[in-house]
Amino acid sequence: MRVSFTKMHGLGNDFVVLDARAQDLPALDKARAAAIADRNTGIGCDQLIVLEPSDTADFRMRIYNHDGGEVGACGNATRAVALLHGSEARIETSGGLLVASPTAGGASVDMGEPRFDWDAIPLEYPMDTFSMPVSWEMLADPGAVNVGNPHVIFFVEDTDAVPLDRLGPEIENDSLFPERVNVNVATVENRGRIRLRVWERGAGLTRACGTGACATAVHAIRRKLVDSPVTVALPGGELEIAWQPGGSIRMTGPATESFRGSFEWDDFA
Ligand SMILES: N[C@@H](CCC[C@H](N)C(=O)O)C(=O)O
Repeated sequence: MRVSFTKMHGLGNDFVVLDARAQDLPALDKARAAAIADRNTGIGCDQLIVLEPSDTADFRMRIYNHDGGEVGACGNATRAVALLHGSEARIETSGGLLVASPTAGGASVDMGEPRFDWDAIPLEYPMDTFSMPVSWEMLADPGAVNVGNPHVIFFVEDTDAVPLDRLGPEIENDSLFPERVNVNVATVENRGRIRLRVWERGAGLTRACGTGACATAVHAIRRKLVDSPVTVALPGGELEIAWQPGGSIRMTGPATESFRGSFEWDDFA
């Protein structure tokens, strides 16, 4: 059967969006999700996004990483599907309910409240997630935050000097993180700006990570290194993140529809 899709991105973090409300999509398993996301033999994307009907929100958004694994949150994709929706959208995800409002060329999203308890990240055993007594070579004293998905955040002098292509997968797959983890390396440039690179769980180095920007901004605000709102500068561009302790995170930034197309479902078994 032919399946229609919309190719989108948020600051270069790219998505294939399948709308299961407009077509009868067969069940999607890990192998097929990875085959569609494959940049050599598939359509190619960092994450595959499936929109479904919801009893509790305007629609449900399901998120599959490049490796085919289903996860709970995707900040950049949330802005992208809000752009598609065209008006304020309440979005059900397995990481919680999100509320997104389109802006000129993008969207502003209430990403919900961050969680900090060790078993909410989750970690393998109890630990202070504000200042974790662990290190990997030059990366030390991280924090951990769950923003619908798990993030570990390291502050460094120069993000570009970190061999993230080597240390990222090592940390992502460390047994300390039973659900694996997204790895953020950040440089605080001033009280209003953070530079960030992310090794994404299940996707590797991406041009941008919305939940990574949220988690990093929250951790920097907790450590009193920056004020709120703060600009987070990723390789693909900038996001504005606002958060006060006890409240929810607001992420604002661009989203882009690249093109629309279709493919033969059975081509990706
Ligand atoms: N790029 C996304 C994050 C997608 C999921 C993440 N890799 C995970 O596995 O939790 C974003 O913009 O947040």
